[in-house]
Amino acid sequence: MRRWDIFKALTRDIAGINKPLLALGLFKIWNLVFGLIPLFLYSFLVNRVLVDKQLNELGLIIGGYLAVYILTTIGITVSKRFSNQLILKYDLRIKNKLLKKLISLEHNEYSKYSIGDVKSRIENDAAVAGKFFTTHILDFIYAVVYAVALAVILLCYDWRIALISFIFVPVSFVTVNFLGGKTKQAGEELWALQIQYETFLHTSFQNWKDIKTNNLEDAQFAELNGHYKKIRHVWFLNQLYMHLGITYSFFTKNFITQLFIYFIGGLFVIKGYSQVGVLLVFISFYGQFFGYIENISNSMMNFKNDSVSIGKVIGILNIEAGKKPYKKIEGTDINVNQLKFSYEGNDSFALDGISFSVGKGEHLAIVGQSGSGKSTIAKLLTGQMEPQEGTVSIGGTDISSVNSESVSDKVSIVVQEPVLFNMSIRDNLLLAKAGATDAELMECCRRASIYDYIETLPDKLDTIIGEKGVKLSGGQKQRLSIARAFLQDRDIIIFDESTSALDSENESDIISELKSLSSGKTMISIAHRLSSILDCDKVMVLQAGRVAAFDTHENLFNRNETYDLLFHNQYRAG
Ligand SMILES: Nc1ncnc2c1ncn2[C@@H]1O[C@H](COP(=O)(O)OP(=O)(O)OP(=O)(O)O)[C@@H](O)[C@H]1O
Repeated sequence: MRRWDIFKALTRDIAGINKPLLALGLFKIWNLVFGLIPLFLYSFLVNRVLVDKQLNELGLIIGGYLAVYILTTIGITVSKRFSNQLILKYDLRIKNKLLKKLISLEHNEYSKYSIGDVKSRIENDAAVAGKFFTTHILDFIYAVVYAVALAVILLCYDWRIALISFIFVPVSFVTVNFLGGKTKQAGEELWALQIQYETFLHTSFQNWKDIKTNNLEDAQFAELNGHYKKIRHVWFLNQLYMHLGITYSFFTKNFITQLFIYFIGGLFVIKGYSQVGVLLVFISFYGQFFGYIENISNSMMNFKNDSVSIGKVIGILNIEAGKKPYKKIEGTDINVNQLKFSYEGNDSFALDGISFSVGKGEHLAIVGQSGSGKSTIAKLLTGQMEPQEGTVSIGGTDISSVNSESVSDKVSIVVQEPVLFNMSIRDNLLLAKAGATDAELMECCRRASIYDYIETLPDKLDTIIGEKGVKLSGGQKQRLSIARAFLQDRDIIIFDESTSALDSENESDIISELKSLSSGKTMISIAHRLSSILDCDKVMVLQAGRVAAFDTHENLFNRNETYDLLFHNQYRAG
């Protein structure tokens, strides 16, 4: 992406940049003006004092230097403060915007990103984008304006030496542009590797207990070293190209051009085309001029590198999120028609032409061997994924035509591994219903059979449950998640093996509460134990992504071979 395209894209999404940018720009002009004056003072010193021997003007020159020093210091200090403020402000704004955008994405869009990708974009890439306005706009324009101003001054001083010395400018740019391309290429590779590394780290830290229990530390270290090795190699290349470019422009400025000007300038003075005073001042101006050419080429180099990260940020900001409308879904009956779904990268269908209906207030149990597609149905019914073929309708509305909020306002899902945050029990429950009173929370906890446990805790509802609810047992986590479903009080509730970690007694207590809650509600249970499906209105038996049977428990029991096999193998054991 070009600088201007990035500027347009970022200012379109992050408003309010123009004013502080303008203020900072004014201070840059201040710095530019007071940065040029010493060069003229120097010229004055050489020509008037040293060449013309006007010693009485020395005091004026020293006074001028002092005034410029004070004014420049003020300018630099204020603009530094402004630029830090600007960077901090926009870094935060971009992070905020990115986060909001990512959260607002529909399930199918969000699932394209790995955890490392999301983390890298929010933390590293957003910080690079936050600096874009100061580094790649203001500093860059400042360097260009300064270089042009100095070029004009140089031409006025001695156009012949100036024109000859300018030949190094395009040479410098061509080389830096070539190396910049290489830097960008390595930068892109580095970005992809860092994402893999971040995802690996995240997964390892989340599962460190299992890693230790299963003695997987050595394998994890080997994998970690593998990541380091690859990153080290590409990072080295990236830095090499970048520093080659920087070193090249430094060498061009401080060695080749200086020598060249001394040589050509010396010749001009000897031949009488120029004077020593003019040459001295010219060299001083040229030093500054080429310094800014060096800044421009370094900035171009860094821009190529940073544009990789900034492009990733803009990539997210540009996604048209929430294109589907919100619709309040009326009715609680579910109709699934010829549903086909296969996961990305899988050849076979996880669901292969499934059709079924659940009427208002009915309770359907879905059973089937591991991998038969039970959880996939739950994900499709809650709109987390979209089928390749077929439809899911709730109350006559095809859920693929509405946004995810419309579906989540209608359906709640209780899963085997509920999402719990490192916050108090109260805050975890309030996520389901903001503003619920303590009395409401405790009532739902009682119905989910977790009230007695909470009462034993010294901090009760204020107890912090640790990351992912690590301080709770599997069953307690599930009960908290069921309490959330009670709080949400949606018309359709899906239980995805959500009572698997409960003992039979607790499970039957909760199931009877569910029954009372579910009067008039439609329920689907992906069942783990027979006890949890005995009272269901219908049972759907899945086999390899297809419906093998659909009937009542009584009609299936001892009559359907697949059901009986499942029952004997799994449910009795449960
Ligand atoms: N994220 C995924 N990516 C690729 N394949 C997947 C993914 N999730 C599930 N599958 C595959 O889809 C098929 C159905 O999986 P699903 O989780 O729906 O089965 P299930 O009946 O719920 O199994 P279980 O009882 O073990 O939870 C399986 O073959 C599984 O390997």
